Amino acid sequence: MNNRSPAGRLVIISGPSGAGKSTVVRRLLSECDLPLQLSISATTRAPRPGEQHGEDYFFLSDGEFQDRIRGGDFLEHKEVFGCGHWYGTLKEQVATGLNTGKWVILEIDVQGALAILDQQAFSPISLFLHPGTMDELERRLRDRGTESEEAITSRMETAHREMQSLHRYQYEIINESVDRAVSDICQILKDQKEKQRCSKS
Ligand SMILES: Nc1nc2c(ncn2[C@@H]2O[C@H](COP(=O)(O)OP(=O)(O)O)[C@@H](O)[C@H]2O)c(=O)[nH]1
Ligand SMILES: Nc1ncnc2c1ncn2[C@@H]1O[C@H](COP(=O)(O)OP(=O)(O)O)[C@@H](O)[C@H]1O
Repeated sequence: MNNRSPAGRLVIISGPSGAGKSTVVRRLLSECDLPLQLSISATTRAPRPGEQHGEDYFFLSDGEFQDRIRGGDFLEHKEVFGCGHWYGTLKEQVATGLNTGKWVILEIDVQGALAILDQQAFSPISLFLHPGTMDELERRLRDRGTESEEAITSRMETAHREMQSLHRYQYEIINESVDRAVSDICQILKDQKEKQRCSKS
């Protein structure tokens, strides 16, 4: 896989669970006037109601996921929240996007993002999204209604650790208003595009 295609860029949008990553990324894809493409991750967790294979995730069995690890198919993969669920970024998703000039968005957890930043490849644009305060994070996780009490406690513990890695990212986005977060991210990406164009000419 090329580390960087002539036009495509890798964009990492990360942050604690409940920060609003999915909400903001969904809006960004439909509203930001750039050739964005979401990288669909693989996971062993069960689909939630309404989630589609190949659209939200590639839902794999444990065996299929382990086969793909052995096949070297992941750019990064992690067991998230110690609950036995695996998540991973597929190399082919990233390669296909970058090779066709897309700005490939990885919406991934902090562990996965740091694993990619540590590889020092792809010159990614990295953004850390959070809601401003830990109280607000907990409120959002609770209001979303997808987590058990135990899972909320575990995600909040993880979130406290994840906040310590904020300095590893290029941009901090405080997701107080979704509109504002989407327009700030879109502007950052457009500015980066302009820089890329200037550095080539
Ligand atoms: N490392 C890594 N994390 C991922 C990947 N895909 C999703 N995640 C993260 O895994 C966590 C759990 O995702 P999910 O089960 O969809 O729950 P939710 O995002 O909290 O609603 C989130 O923090 C996701 O951002 C991936 O490919 N790699
Ligand atoms: N700016 C915001 N203000 C209030 N609630 C938000 C905001 N952004 C997202 N949410 C809500 O917070 C919850 C968590 O958002 P979600 O996008 O699922 O987070 P993540 O993908 O980071 O886990 C969802 O119920 C979502 O509707």
